[in-house]
Amino acid sequence: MTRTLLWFRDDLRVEDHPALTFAVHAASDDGDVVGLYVLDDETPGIRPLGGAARWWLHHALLSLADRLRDLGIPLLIRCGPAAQQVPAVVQATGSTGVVWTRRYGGPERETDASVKEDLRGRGFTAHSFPGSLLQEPWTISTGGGGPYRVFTPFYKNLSGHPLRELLPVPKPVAEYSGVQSSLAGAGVSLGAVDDLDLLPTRPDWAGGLRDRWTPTEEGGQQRLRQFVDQEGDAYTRARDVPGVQGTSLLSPYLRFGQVSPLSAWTAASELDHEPSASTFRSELGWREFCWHLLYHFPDLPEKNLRTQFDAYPWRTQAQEPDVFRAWSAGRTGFPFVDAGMRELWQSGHMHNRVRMAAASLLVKNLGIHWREGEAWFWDTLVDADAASNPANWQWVAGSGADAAPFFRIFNPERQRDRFDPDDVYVRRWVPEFGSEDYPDPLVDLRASRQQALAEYQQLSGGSG
Ligand SMILES: Cc1cc2nc3c(=O)[nH]c(=O)nc-3n(C[C@H](O)[C@H](O)[C@H](O)COP(=O)(O)OP(=O)(O)OC[C@H]3O[C@@H](n4cnc5c(N)ncnc54)[C@H](O)[C@@H]3O)c2cc1C
Repeated sequence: MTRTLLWFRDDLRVEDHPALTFAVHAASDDGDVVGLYVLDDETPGIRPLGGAARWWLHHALLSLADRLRDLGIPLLIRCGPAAQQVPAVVQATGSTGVVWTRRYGGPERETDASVKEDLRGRGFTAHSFPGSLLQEPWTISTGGGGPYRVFTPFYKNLSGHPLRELLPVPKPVAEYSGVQSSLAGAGVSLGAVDDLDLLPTRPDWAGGLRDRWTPTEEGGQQRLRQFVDQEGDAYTRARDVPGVQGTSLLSPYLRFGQVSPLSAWTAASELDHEPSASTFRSELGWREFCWHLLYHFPDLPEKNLRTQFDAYPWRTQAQEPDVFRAWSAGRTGFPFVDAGMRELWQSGHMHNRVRMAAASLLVKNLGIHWREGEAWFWDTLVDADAASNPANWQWVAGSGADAAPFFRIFNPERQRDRFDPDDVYVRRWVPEFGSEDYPDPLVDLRASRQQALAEYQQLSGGSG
């Protein structure tokens, strides 16, 4: 009998899942499949999830376990260093081999390579599959064979590659109760999602997240359907207007792999408005670009991609505690940014246009290092993603790939005039705006802009 262990990571779905399809196929003659999720907060270099993402993960795992049950696949839950947990579970469950969807961060790749080598060395099979990106990062390279640092040629190259076929949900592989009792007979407990302690308790700050999101695979599919059937044709027009529902809100589902990027890309062809379909696809292309960058520059979350910025005199949160607190609490006195920071705190999400304005205010006008803002987003975003978060922060800061020239500093008041002229978004999140309870601006925009530009000029080659 073949028993395949399917190690889930950022691929918490059953639809369009190449590793699952393979495992089910391998089980077709008298075999079965066992699922595994390992919460790994211990392997050095693997970044522990932030609070909002942990909340999402809790629900995503419960939903995955339900969907797998219908396929006759129990989901085991474990906690600890993956390089120890996975081989131990392979052994305990009597699996013949393990399969997984690839990850692309440096420490994750090292872990996966060592698990593969260990298992193969002991006679087990170990196979990895695509599924979290449209194309594997190493298949997209410049004419010289290196990584891209500019989005447009990257995207042109990416778009020219053929896509794999979208995969259906596999048919049930075995009787769930049979597999479960065979595991119990071998002394293997399933483990419980609750034991991972992912939910906030004291205090329970997740009320706003619960109100806004359905963090399940079905929730992701419904969001995609609603976008394609009702909202997507207005995407080019509405995507920059935070007061309307103009974007897909798919980012957390893509983050946790509950919707595959290929499903989202393919669904775009159902839109009637071709410019909207193309723009939406190019946003998915930005996601690929961020992962391409992290794959080739694993230090992206810590180090400036453009090293000239190492000399920029950004300050830290510890040096400017009041300023950082005002920014993170949405009390800077710039209503467009404050609305975004409160949307983030309450719902775990922030509109992209506002993310750019909020990040720019922090790193350029308030002079605080992008890493501090990145860490705050990491803790509070439900879509916090190891590639997209640092890549976008570095893009705004000017230190990253394809960065906007440093001198293009977002003016939060001008952004508000252009993208929220009737203050629909501002009033939704900052009810006291216009009253005496609302704070005065934390900084003079013009003077702080001049100072940022002067500091930039001090950097070697600071010509923008
Ligand atoms: C400072 C900053 C930090 C960010 N941090 C993250 C993050 O941690 N995780 C994250 O997924 N996105 C991040 N983004 C990108 C972007 O803001 C979000 O992807 C977007 O707001 C998600 O909303 P949506 O799904 O409705 O987007 P849509 O407009 O519907 O876009 C569709 C999908 O394309 C992808 N996408 C869109 N824009 C970008 C982009 N600029 N970079 C990478 N992918 C993109 C996302 O997967 C998104 O779900 C960040 C942007 C900034 C400026």
